[in-house]
Amino acid sequence: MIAEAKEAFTILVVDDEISILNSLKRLFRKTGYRILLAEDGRKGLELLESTQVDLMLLDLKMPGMDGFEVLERALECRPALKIIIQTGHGGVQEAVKAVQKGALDFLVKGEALDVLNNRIRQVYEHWQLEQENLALRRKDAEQFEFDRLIGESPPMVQLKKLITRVAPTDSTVLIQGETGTGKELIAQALHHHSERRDKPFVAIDCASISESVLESELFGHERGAFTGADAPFQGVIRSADKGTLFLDEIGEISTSVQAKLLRAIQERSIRPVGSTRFYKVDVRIIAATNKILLNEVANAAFRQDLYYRLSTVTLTAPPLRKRENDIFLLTEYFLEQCSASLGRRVQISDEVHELFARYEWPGNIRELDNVLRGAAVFSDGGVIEATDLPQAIRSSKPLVEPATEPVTLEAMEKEAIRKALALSKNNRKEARKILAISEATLYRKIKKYNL
Ligand SMILES: Nc1ncnc2c1ncn2[C@@H]1O[C@H](COP(=O)(O)OP(=O)(O)OP(=O)(O)O)[C@@H](O)[C@H]1O
Repeated sequence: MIAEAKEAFTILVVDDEISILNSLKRLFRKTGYRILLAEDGRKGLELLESTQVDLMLLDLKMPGMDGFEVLERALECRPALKIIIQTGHGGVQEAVKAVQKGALDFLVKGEALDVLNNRIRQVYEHWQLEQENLALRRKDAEQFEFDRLIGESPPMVQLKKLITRVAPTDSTVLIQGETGTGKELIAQALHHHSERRDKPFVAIDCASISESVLESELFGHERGAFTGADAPFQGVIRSADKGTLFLDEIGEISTSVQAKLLRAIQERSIRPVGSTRFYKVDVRIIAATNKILLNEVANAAFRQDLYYRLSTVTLTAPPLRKRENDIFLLTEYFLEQCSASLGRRVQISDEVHELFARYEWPGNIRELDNVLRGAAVFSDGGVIEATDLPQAIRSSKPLVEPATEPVTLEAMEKEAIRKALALSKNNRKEARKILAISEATLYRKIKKYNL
């Protein structure tokens, strides 16, 4: 583990004296650090832009661009970069100035190599600690994203498995699902489980922006590109560079924006409105829709080639009514939030529990959240009663309706189990008591009916 980390620790030496570059290369080869050499400032800065560098050893006196300029430019693009100045005996005052400008330290050339080695080991050990902290923070962030995606029903367990598998692949993902099913949360979970997690996640709702504005929102514009474009704007695609761009309601974009988006994905570059210049971009696209996008393709409202580009992987956010037992987990989660924001404990009555289990939830999780927040405000004594709910929920049909047509025994059994789970708030021990069956039988039946 340490050997691996040490290999990744990269030192860039910028010095015009070839003999110094060679002797440092020899010295570091034995230590196992990755070492990059540049014999002038320009090359040093190029390497800094194109590759990961953790420490720069920098000479101050160099022909062409001197060390001070390299220092300034390096810190401009990488403010946290550690830079150690290497100076001759006569250059100590200059080196002190460089430290005041942001270098970490300076060492006098020709001093015992041990001094240099020790100083570098200190920087390396500090870097190693930072890496460990970063790894821990990433793990926390990943867990946090999954914790936010509440649900333990079979479709959610399956979805979370897929997210973990798809996230690191960098492929484009299309998330389909009804409104309010958590498509944006899924996109965030994908981002946080990917290598891009430390880079931006930028979301844009394509449906809420008019066609003409959407083009410049996405691709940016030059100053004066159209009336009102008083300043240049880089657009959301460029602001998501190296990260993830979430295009919500992708089914709503016009055919002309579709064509531009397809070109951007294929060529990995974009041209802002009113500009002749192309900008390279490295963005992972996750798109979402609550339409059946293939129908839009069939109706020629959505380009087929773009559809295939976007749907390399398709994930489906299950509707809440298919995640029955999750309703209770989500209800508890939202009730906790309501209690915290109102400063008093809010609960729901058994009757409300039953109504929630019956209701179809066309607005899905967003609707559940809104209903609870609304009702919590009016709940007397901290318990939300049926009368606090909107009419549509109050009048939802009972789980077991009086049979007007012949029903199978299996259908009745399934309904009875659903009702018992609803009444017991998904507590299987309670549910089996209501049904008067063994726990093992209940488990088997839950599996059989996919409840
Ligand atoms: N599994 C979940 N756990 C907790 N909260 C959730 C979950 N899914 C969705 N939510 C919450 O429900 C609301 C709606 O989610 P989100 O905006 O992600 O849905 P959406 O599918 O993108 O909706 P739309 O299609 O309308 O844009 C948000 O407040 C979100 O935090």
